[in-house]
Amino acid sequence: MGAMSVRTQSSEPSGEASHRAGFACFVGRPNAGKSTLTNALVGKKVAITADQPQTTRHTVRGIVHRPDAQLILVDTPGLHKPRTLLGQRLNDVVRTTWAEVDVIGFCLPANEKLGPGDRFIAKELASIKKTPKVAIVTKTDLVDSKQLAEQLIAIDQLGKELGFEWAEIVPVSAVGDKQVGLLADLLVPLLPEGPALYPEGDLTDEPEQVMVAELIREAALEGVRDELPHSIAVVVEEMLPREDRPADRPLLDIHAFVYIERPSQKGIIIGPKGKRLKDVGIKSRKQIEALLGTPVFLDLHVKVAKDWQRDPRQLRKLGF
Ligand SMILES: Nc1nc2c(ncn2[C@@H]2O[C@H](COP(=O)(O)OP(=O)(O)OP(=O)(O)O)[C@@H](O)[C@H]2O)c(=O)[nH]1
Repeated sequence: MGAMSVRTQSSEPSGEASHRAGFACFVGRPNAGKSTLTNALVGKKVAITADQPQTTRHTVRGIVHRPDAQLILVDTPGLHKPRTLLGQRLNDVVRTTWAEVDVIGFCLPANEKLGPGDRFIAKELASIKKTPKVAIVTKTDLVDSKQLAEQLIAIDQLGKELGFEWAEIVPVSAVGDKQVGLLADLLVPLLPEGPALYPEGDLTDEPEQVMVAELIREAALEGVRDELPHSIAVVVEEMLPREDRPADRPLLDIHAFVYIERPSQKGIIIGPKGKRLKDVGIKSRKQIEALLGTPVFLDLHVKVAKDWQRDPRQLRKLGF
């Protein structure tokens, strides 16, 4: 070995690309455009939580595979329901999970003035000191450049008020496919160096029924994770195109069972007057439609599969 100089400066030698891999989560109040942006970034690839490496407890929503990086987009518990977060103090679990990702993307719609909901989340973000925070101005296709400029200034100001700097402020339009690639380019350098954490094939090869079941399971668990930690399994019994539909108005019928362990859990899943189950249906249907690109009729039933986690025969039936 000849004389080798070691660079101590942070700038990397050009041309010698290092690989990065890490986790990002998108936060923001409902309707901010988080799901649409996730889909725009990752396409239709959906990860199956059962295959998650031990490095995260979060639900993987999608993965951006690039030659130079793997960006794993995760959901953190509670973040999908800021209404409950606003109603009660953020609990430590949420703070911890936010602190565990490598970068947080805070989604703020370009066409809506910053509101109390945004401020509440921003204030919580401010307390997560170490994690870089990227402000993502979504839905830029809905505003003109003046309105966009005002929003960018307001967001910059919000960070200053709360005593932190945004790592980046990025305007995007997921629907118009504007700057979505740039967003990925800006997130990647904020990830730690390291090899890919997920093999690429694993994510795309999953049969659609498994992905659909996983989307339903996630929606069913949302908000009740503490009460029903591992007691939910979802089985998609049938996915069939509705007959007698004109070609331009297809409908996919999906029949699925949500299995719980004990009759006492039924009420938690179904909710008062069936409201919760209905919400679970609506939410997962939206995601399934985005995933499969077709309108869906989703029929959900809750069933008790006693002690299914301990019974190998039941487990097999449930696809474990
Ligand atoms: N015009 C336009 N509409 C968008 C864009 N991104 C999202 N939307 C719309 O905004 C609405 C909310 O988008 P979602 O992606 O579901 O928002 P979300 O933050 O995931 O919402 P929750 O699941 O309620 O937290 C949907 O009707 C989207 O179609 C965009 O770039 N441009």
